[in-house]
Amino acid sequence: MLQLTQLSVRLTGQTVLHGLDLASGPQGSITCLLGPNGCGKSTLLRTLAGQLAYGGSIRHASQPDWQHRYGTLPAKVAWLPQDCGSNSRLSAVEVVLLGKLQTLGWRVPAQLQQQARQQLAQLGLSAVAQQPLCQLSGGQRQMVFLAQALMREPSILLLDEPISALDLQHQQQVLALIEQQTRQRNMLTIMVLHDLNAARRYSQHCWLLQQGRVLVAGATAEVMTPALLSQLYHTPISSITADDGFALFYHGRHAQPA
Ligand SMILES: Nc1ncnc2c1ncn2[C@@H]1O[C@H](COP(=O)(O)OP(=O)(O)OP(=O)(O)O)[C@@H](O)[C@H]1O
Repeated sequence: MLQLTQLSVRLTGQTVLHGLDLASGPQGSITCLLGPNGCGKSTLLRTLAGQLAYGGSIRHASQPDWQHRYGTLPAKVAWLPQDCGSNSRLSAVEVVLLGKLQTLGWRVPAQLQQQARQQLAQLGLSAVAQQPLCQLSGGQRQMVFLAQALMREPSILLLDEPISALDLQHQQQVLALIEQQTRQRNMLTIMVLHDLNAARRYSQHCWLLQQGRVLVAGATAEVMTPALLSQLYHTPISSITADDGFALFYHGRHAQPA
C-alpha cells in the first residue's frame, strides 16, 4: 500500500496538488484516480513516478526500506505516461525489450526476446512485433508501451489513461489483462481513467480529485456513487444496475417511474 502524506506539488509557481493525504489499496489490487480535466491526476502520477519535485512524503506501508525521491523512477515501479507519441524507428519488440534496459547487454538472451514477444502476443500485437513504432497506430503504440511497462515486472504499475486510444474491444482486452496481471504478479496498480464504468468494474479502491484536492477516497463501491460523481464533475450523473450487479453510470438525471 502506498501512503501519501501532505503531498504538495508546485509547477511554474502554481500549486497544483494541495497537501494530499491518500492511501492506495494493497498489493494485488487496482486503485483508480478520477477527476475532471486539469484536476491534477497526471501530476500526481508523474510525482509517484519520481518525475516531479514535491513536498510531503510517499511511503510504501509494507516495505519501509523502499525509497521514493524526485529525479528517478523508483525501484520496481513502471509508469505508462499519458502521451505515448513517439517517432522511434525501433521495432515494437525492441521497444518492449527496453523495459529490461538495466539488464540488457550487447546480446539479448533468447529468453528475454521470447518474453517480449509474449507480452505483445497477450495484447494481440504479434503481427506487428517487427514493425517500427513510427509505423503503428496510436492505439497500437499505447499497447506497446503498456507491454514495455509490464516487461519491467514492476511491483507498482502506474498507468495514465491506458485505454484512451483504444476501441471498445481493445479497452476490454487491455483492462482484463491489467486486472489479471495485477492479481497474478501481486502488483499494486494505480490507474487514471475517464471511463467511470471501467473504473467501477476494474478498481477496488478509488481516489476522487478536484482542483488538486481530495474530494473523497476509499473503496470503489462506496466512493463511486451518483451523488459524489455528480459533485466531482459538476454535472448530473445517474446509475442503473447491470445484470452482473455492477453500477452502470450515465450522464443525466434518473428518469422517474411513470
Ligand atoms: N508545467 C506546468 N506548469 C504550470 N501548470 C501546469 C503545468 N503542467 C500542468 N499544469 C497545470 O496543472 C493542472 C493539473 O494538470 P494535470 O495534467 O495533472 O491534470 P489532469 O487531471 O491529468 O488533466 P487531464 O484529465 O486533462 O489529463 C492543470 O491546471 C494544468 O494546467
